[in-house]
Amino acid sequence: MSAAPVLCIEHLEVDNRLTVQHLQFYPGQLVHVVGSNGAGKSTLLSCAAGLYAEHRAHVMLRNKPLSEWPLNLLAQERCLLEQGVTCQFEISVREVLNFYGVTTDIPEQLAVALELKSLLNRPITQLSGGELQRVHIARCLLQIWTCISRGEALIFLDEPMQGLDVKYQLAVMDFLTALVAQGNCVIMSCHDLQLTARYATDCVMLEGGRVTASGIKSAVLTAANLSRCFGCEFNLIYSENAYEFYLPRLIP
Ligand SMILES: Nc1ncnc2c1ncn2[C@@H]1O[C@H](COP(=O)(O)OP(=O)(O)OP(=O)(O)O)[C@@H](O)[C@H]1O
Repeated sequence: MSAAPVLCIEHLEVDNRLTVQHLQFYPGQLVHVVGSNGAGKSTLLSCAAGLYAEHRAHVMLRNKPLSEWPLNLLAQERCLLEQGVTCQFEISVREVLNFYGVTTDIPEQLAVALELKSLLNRPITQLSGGELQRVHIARCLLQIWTCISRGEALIFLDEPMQGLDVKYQLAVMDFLTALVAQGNCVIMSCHDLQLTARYATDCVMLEGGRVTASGIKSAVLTAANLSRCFGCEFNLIYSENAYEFYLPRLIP
């Protein structure tokens, strides 16, 4: 990889939840963080995004520890979609999105990709789970849209596929693929290994709070790694840059 890393994690320890010796992420990567429930994916994304002040010194954004980044500048360079965000106020989707964007216009590319237009005048409290998830993804990206437009953003998404039907899953992944083609870096957790197999450029595999494999997708998504990580029997074929992925079986 010739470009400089956008993010580097060194010697990160979070209680007994997560240990990372060394991880690097580059512009133009779409990284899927995979692992079983409780493996540490959300913890990794939260720490890497700088949510926990006590761990910021171990995360370097563009070669400078997060602990040295003023929070207002950090908020313009990286965004984090967390799981389970709720909004109790009876305000419209447009009002929610305007709060996060630097202008009141919602970028056309974002509105089209996430099919937001029909949602804009609806109260956010009356959306379905999948509709709300699309708004949350948009809200998160709007926060750093200027940086995304320059192709320099770092986008953390914790299970963005949650609640989305298959069409929107593909639409969101296609959109993220377009953003990384502009030079942005996306790091997301994902439980759908079929999507990981199709869309990720790179993967980080976590088991019990430790990184057990990382790097290009074809090196991480092997039957042996997946079977060990998830405790299921995996059957997959990788050839000509594509996977054939069969539903795994529980090990009897
Ligand atoms: N705030 C917290 N305080 C203490 N332990 C926590 C906290 N949040 C999560 N944990 C624990 O840390 C471990 C990692 O949790 P984490 O949420 O990072 O896992 P995950 O891989 O994202 O899981 P899932 O796939 O279920 O979302 C789990 O054992 C969890 O119980």
